[in-house]
Amino acid sequence: MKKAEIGIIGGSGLYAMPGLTNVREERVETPFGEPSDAFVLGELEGRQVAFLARHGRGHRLLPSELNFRANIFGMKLLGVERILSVSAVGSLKEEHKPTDFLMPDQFIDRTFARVSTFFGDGIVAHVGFGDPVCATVASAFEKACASVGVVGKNGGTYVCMEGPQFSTRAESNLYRSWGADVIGMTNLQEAKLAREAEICYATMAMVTDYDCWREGHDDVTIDQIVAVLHQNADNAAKVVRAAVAAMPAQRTCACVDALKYAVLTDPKAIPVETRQRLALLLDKYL
Ligand SMILES: CSC[C@H]1O[C@H](OP(=O)(O)O)[C@H](O)[C@@H]1O
Ligand SMILES: Nc1ncnc2[nH]cnc12
Repeated sequence: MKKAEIGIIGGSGLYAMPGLTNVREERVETPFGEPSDAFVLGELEGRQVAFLARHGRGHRLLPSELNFRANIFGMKLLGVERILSVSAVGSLKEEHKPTDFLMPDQFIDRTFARVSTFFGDGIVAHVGFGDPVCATVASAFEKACASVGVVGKNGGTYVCMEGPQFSTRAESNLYRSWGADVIGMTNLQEAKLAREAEICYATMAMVTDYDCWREGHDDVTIDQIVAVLHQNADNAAKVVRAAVAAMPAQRTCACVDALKYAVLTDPKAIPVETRQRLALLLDKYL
């Protein structure tokens, strides 16, 4: 049974979704293990939503410890079609100031210790990822930022690093030389897995700091980030709420059938166990 149509993943600083009504919690079991926490289900602006604290409530999980597959598959099991992700990021450009929001439309992968696919174990699939986020969700975030009165730029490149340590200055300057806009530790795997699960996904990245590249300024520290996060979290909750309200009812984007031509494996060659594990993703095609 469909329990939610819109998923919200709250990152650093957003561990609950204010304004939810008819709230209940659900622990979801997935073939990929345990999600970061129980999903908090409820109603927001007349829509059924599922909220998940990315690092768990209490912020217990490192970026490298996140079970991204379980988080996204859990959303799929609940019936979620669109995910609104909220994340803290460092700025790699002067023009992106702490407290600004930005919806990245590209990623650069600097992670090395993560599982980023539902496939394998006898089934090969390659989904398109040239446009890694859903333009409809990003645009809903952009309009919602304008309606709430916060800076919300649509577009930009997000470097996804492994962490948990912040970057060296040489790395930070390298990413700047590549023209990247912001840096974080969590979004790329979510975007990849959401695409494989045919769930629309976009992130609202909340700038908390200038990382460590800015001459004459202090390098990023966690206390500096936390202070900005508190300011950002209130605005983030308002924007998410407005974005949920503005989300079109029907999906007309390419995310809907991203898997249609992606599976290369001869269906007869797919091991039964793998086929069963991925039934939720594959049944409509096999
Ligand atoms: C709070 S500093 C670093 C931490 O914040 C970001 O987390 P999230 O994307 O979940 O908001 C960043 O990716 C790091 O995990
Ligand atoms: N400077 C930074 N680097 C990586 N992740 C971050 N999240 C918030 N600020 C960050």
